[in-house]
Amino acid sequence: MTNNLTGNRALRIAILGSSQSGKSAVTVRYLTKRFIGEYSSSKDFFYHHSLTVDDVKTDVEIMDTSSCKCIYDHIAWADAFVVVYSICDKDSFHEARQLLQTIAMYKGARRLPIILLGNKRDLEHNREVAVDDGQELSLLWQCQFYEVSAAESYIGVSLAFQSLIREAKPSALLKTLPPMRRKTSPAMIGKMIGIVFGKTGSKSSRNGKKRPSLSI
Ligand SMILES: Nc1nc2c(ncn2[C@@H]2O[C@H](COP(=O)(O)OP(=O)(O)OP(=O)(O)O)[C@@H](O)[C@H]2O)c(=O)[nH]1
Repeated sequence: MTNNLTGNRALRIAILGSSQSGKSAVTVRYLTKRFIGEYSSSKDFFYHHSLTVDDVKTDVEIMDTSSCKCIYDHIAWADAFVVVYSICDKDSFHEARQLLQTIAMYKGARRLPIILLGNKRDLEHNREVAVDDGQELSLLWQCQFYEVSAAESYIGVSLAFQSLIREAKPSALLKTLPPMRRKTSPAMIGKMIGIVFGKTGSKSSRNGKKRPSLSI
């Protein structure tokens, strides 16, 4: 049986980061499994992607943002974020830190589905940002952290996106569920929790809470 877990609206993911950090390369690698060297950087690119989460079809909209557009519009639009920097560019890492602050400020301090992505890991000889720096920043903002190379591998990029979609789904779903009626019975609440976290067998997650397993 398949239906769309997030109601009629697709899960919206914004790819943010400084110019030349690899936003487009990461996005295209995830969607096509291929690496393309050069991309136009003057506008936002929208992609619609469908995947399966626990036998349920999930629609995702991915916005590969251009650095010249208004960041607030992008933040307001998205449910989840991939914040990209290049491990060979310290300035792009500072930009990523600034973006995490802006997202938290604009969306309220509550924990948001965000992946901090250190890209161009294949250029180790030009590294300017230590792995620890990325880990420290992700701890500070309570977000997930991955180092990847869009040029070299699909797997790392795919795992990062899968992990973000898994984390984003319950909150996105809660946004589209009907507003709670005052007289919501305990049975109704149990049913809604069952929808959000899935009834099928599930893997325990980092904080011990039950989470549905994810298959792409
Ligand atoms: N070696 C290496 N180069 C990469 C990698 N990812 C992207 N690049 C290169 O970095 C440059 C910028 O990549 P883009 O994906 O266009 O970066 P962007 O963040 O979309 O840049 P703007 O469009 O200017 O915002 C291109 O020359 C890519 O080929 C990577 O993982 N490794």
